[in-house]
Amino acid sequence: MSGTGRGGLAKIDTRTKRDDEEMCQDDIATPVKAQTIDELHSLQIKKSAPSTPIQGGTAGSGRSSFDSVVDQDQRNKQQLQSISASLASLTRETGPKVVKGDPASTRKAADTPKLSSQSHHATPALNISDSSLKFTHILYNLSPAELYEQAIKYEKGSFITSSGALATLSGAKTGRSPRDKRVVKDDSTAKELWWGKGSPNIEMDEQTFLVNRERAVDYLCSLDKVFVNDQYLNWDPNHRIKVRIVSARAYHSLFMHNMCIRPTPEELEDFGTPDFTIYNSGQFPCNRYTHYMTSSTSIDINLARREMVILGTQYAGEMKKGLFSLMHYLMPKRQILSLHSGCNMGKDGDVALFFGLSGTGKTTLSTDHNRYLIGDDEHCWSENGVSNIEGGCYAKCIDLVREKEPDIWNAIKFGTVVENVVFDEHTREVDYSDRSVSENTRAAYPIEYIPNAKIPCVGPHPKNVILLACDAFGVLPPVSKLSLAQTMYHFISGYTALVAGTEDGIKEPQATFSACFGAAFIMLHPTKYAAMLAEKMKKHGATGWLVNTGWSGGRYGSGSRIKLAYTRKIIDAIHSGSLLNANYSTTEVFGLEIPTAVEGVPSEILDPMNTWSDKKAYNDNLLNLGGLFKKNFEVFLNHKIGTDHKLAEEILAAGPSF
Ligand SMILES: Nc1ncnc2c1ncn2[C@@H]1O[C@H](COP(=O)(O)OP(=O)(O)OP(=O)(O)O)[C@@H](O)[C@H]1O
Ligand SMILES: O=C([O-])CC(=O)C(=O)O
Ligand SMILES: [Ca+2]
Ligand SMILES: [Mn+2]
Repeated sequence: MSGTGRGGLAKIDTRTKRDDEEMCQDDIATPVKAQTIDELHSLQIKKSAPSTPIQGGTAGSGRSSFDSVVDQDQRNKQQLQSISASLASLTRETGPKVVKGDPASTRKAADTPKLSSQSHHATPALNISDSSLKFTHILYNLSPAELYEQAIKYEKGSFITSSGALATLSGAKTGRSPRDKRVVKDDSTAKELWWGKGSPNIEMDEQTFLVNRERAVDYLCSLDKVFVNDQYLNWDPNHRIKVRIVSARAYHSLFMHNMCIRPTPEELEDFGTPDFTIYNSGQFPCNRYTHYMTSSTSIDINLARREMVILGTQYAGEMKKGLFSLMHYLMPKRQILSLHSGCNMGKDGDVALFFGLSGTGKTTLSTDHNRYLIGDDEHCWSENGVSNIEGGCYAKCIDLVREKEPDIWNAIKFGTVVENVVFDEHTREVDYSDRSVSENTRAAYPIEYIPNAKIPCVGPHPKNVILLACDAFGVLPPVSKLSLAQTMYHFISGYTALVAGTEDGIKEPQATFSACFGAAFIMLHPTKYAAMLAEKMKKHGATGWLVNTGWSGGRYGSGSRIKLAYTRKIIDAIHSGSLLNANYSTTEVFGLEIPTAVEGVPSEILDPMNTWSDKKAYNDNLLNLGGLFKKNFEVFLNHKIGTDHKLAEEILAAGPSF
């Protein structure tokens, strides 16, 4: 039967000529060197340069390759020891067995369990427990690509969007939980910090902190793997803070990779001991039988131990804002003012600060195509000028549209984390108008994703200090020029009024007063920060402005939010200096100086009274808001504001009067 095919037909002989003679060869590649698919995969991944390079081990240093291998091992060992110490239980064995690398990976990295079992602290034989028998794999400063893979493989709700961003779910909490934030009150913090009415610092004792810390550390050490980020805060090289973030989710690791300053491989080599450590065990609740606990969420800061513990919330903003609280404690000790503000700089080096509560426009307005972005949310003002605390931005993305905010839109690409957004199941295109998961949808991206980012993120002393308020009562003018005393009055007041949800018909605007436009994050009494701001503004000749990014033509429900395009024109006129030279008139009640014209803005909206058809309603709302300001300010009446007593009196007089 040879030579015959299945149907009895003669087989076509393809071997009449030699294959390589005349066959059409469009495959010019040489065959793969691998014999199996696993071998093929092993070829796919090239060993990267060590993330902790050899100290002084440049080419020609005369060291043999054997020396450098030893050094590399030593460094790995030191690093693992440091991480093991960070994760040490305080009541059981001194440190968990840690090993670098993904437990799921079949590749054997240089750090085998043998090396790390030498590096972990000896476990007292009597104290042995199951937890001391296992290894905790450490995923150390992974790259965004590696974190994407971890998230997509292991974390529900992680997807790649059509623009390449990583969509994640933050779980039950889609915003911060300020009522669950606790600070350890010990002898020194009892004296130093602001406690009591209005203060964000809810006390807990050292013992309770340790109970929660142990709970968080035990949870992390019970996992097969944890993520460790070693990064920096503050672009001012003289006041840089080293932070370590230990977390259980790739989402958290990538978020902090984007939000903190990313060390270079050389800087990482010298990282040493962190100044502050976060234990994020957000998936695991706190124990409600624990003293002080009022819910299953607890965010605990211990300044003496330089540690923060997170239990019961996976909202990543807790880490960002927890570190901001830390800076509000550390920086004033060094005569540096920490600020909840955005910051940008013009071509001529003119710097502007944008203060405002959440959602008032710091990120939106500091991200300006015609100016250099220094940062969108957290800054320091020192003797040398301004510096950004962070290495990334955290933009609200509800109703984001490309035309209005092109730079933010374009920053949502590979590497960016988008939280709680809704997307098409097939195209993975995000629908930014969809509020099904949360109103507080967010994008966290490295600052260099904004084309005009100023790297390093530092600048000279500010020329303009812009206070943003989103006034849902519609009575504050779109822009007013402030005296120094008025700037201080409004800075200490920290007003905004937003409307919570938009679904169930009209809701009442809620006035919020948050001292220093960030009461949730300050550690000292507000007047301390206010006195520093006044001193700096005076010394450097900065002008204060109040910009209402909220309602016009009526309050929420009848009027509408001021067009972003108009607010941008107002901000342009502040930056250019043209608004300083405008003609001004003074408003009733708040005594604000309002310009009669701003280029590109309809003049009739500059005085809010003109935009209300019901003048009585306008007046009622104006007086109502003035009353709320007065009532709020009462708690500050008995406080000294700096040493300039004349200014202190002026500040008290700079509020609404009627
Ligand atoms: N006139 C306006 N000025 C500024 N923002 C506006 C205006 N109208 C609408 N918006 C919208 O308001 C939101 C402002 O949010 P933004 O992210 O800038 O807040 P933020 O001050 O940075 O708050 P957070 O501290 O929470 O990050 C954006 O979604 C923006 O599109
Ligand atoms: O912390 C957050 O979730 C976002 C933020 O910047 C703020 O609230 O000021
Ligand atoms: Ca922001
Ligand atoms: Mn903020």
